[in-house]
Amino acid sequence: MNVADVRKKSPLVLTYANFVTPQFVANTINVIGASPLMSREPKEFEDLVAIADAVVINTGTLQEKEINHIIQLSQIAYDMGKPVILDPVAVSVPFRANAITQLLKNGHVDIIRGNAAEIAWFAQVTFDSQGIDATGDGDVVKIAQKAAQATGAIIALSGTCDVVSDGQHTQTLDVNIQLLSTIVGTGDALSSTIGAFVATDVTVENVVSAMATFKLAGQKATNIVQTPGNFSGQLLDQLFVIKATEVQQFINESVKKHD
Ligand SMILES: Nc1ncnc2c1ncn2[C@@H]1O[C@H](COP(=O)(O)OP(=O)(O)O)[C@@H](O)[C@H]1O
Ligand SMILES: Cc1ncsc1CCOP(=O)(O)O
Ligand SMILES: [Mg+2]
Repeated sequence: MNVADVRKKSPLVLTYANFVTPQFVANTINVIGASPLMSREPKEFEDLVAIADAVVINTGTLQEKEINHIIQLSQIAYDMGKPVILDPVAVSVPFRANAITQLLKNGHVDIIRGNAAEIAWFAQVTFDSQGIDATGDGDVVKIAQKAAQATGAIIALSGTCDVVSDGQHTQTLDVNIQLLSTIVGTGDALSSTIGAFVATDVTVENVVSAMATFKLAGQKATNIVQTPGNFSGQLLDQLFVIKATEVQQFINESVKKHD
């Protein structure tokens, strides 16, 4: 889907959110024309997944007792044919690595969206990080391709250069918008945005469409404001008004295919 399709369909995106950024994520989903809902209560997972169009699992503040909950949520989504997007925040930290290993083994994930260091963990490539942030350098195209082959999921690697790969087909969007990395929660918001864009079809194209919409909104916001506080609001405003035609032009000009 493109952003016009998202506004028409208004998919309900169910997010198992961390406790740091849910307000920003919910606003992002709302302004692009989709419908946000957050829950961490297993007793209502069946009912919520039944009405959801996509399920996003963010493990940013996961606790031990919740590991089984996210596995259960991913299985319910799989049984009901709803796409599952995983945001594996700081996955290389041992407790998180163990939780995600269990989720991949016993649950089901269609798309993994993370920064380069997070995606490198799935590819078993060393990549420097500091908590939630990727700080190292590496071949992000190879890392995304390897992670896709290792997990069977579509990989959405974000950063200066966004990379989307299913292991065979790979597309990149290399546009530097420094202010996007100054706001905590842009990664989480991007993961839930991807949920909205793949609600009808889990494809590399739909993931690229989501990432390009997000990045172009960021680029347009930097033409208006240059500081993080104002940028955060302006990013939401630009996502609210962005047109599918301008995103398509941005994709035509800036997305490269590596097949
Ligand atoms: N230096 C950068 N230049 C351009 N875009 C960036 C940069 N850093 C992050 N982004 C964008 O910010 C959003 C969040 O990505 P990222 O910061 O990688 O996630 P996370 O917050 O999970 O670490 C994505 O849309 C990504 O493309
Ligand atoms: C700071 C922090 N701590 C645990 S989750 C989280 C937010 C991560 O947000 P993002 O990955 O979108 O920057
Ligand atoms: Mg993140």
